[in-house]
Amino acid sequence: MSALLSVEGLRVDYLTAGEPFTAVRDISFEIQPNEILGLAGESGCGKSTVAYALMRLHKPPALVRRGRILFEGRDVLSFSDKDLRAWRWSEVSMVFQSAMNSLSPVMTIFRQFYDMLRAHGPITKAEAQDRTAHMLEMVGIPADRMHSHPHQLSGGMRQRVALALALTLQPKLIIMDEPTTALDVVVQREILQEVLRLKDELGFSVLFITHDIALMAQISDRIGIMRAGEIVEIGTAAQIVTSPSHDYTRSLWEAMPILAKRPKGARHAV
Ligand SMILES: Nc1ncnc2c1ncn2[C@@H]1O[C@H](COP(=O)(O)OP(=O)(O)OP(=O)(O)O)[C@@H](O)[C@H]1O
Repeated sequence: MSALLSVEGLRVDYLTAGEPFTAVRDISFEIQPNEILGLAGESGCGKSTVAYALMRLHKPPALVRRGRILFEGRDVLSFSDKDLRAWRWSEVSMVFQSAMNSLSPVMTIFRQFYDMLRAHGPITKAEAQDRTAHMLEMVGIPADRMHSHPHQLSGGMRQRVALALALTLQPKLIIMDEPTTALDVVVQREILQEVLRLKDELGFSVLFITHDIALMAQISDRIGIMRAGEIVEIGTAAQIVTSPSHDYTRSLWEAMPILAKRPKGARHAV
């Protein structure tokens, strides 16, 4: 099978006042069509830096120093701004930890769907309203909430809206950076179940980033373990759970609260 996304030898530095700081050093991995790849590791190990660099959303002082990012064989690092605008949302989209990072606080929900849809092709307002209603209902939000502003919704609802927005143009890959970390565990579980259901229905791949290795083991097909800017181990979720080969992975498991440890349930039993 040819990979949907292939990352080869990626290095990202932050150019700070002193020495450049290498946040991501020589990282390589692939994501297959319809696969959930988890990227786990302690705070500051470089997970978000990878996510932003993949979408070319990194900004100075971050600089991609080396490596290749291939999306269906196309070299993302050589995309023009026009290529990037067409590619984002339609082929790859991102859900951030806080929906307030994905959603504008000053615009209604509909306005944000409309702007995104219009940027990717001709669409009438009525068509955009139908599409928005459909997408909101798909993630369990009543369609009339499209006229609300994000702050009028609960945190869980906002995260569902961010997910609906990310899925609207049916991208092949969704990058989720701690998508449910700010939510309570019940809402977190509901949203992740929704992601799995939609993935089965629509067939997209996910790069799922979290520091919560137990949660990750429950929803990922494969898991990469990051430490200090490197992937120290990558394997199927079952391998990472039952026979981690790296001491650091073992220590991540040992750091888990006892009840969360080594979930026996199969994937999808979030
Ligand atoms: N703008 C910046 N300037 C300098 N260093 C930065 C900047 N942003 C991030 N870093 C550093 O890069 C490293 C990786 O950060 P990153 O946010 O990618 O980690 P992370 O694994 O996503 O952490 P978390 O789980 O806490 O979000 C950290 O040491 C961080 O301090």
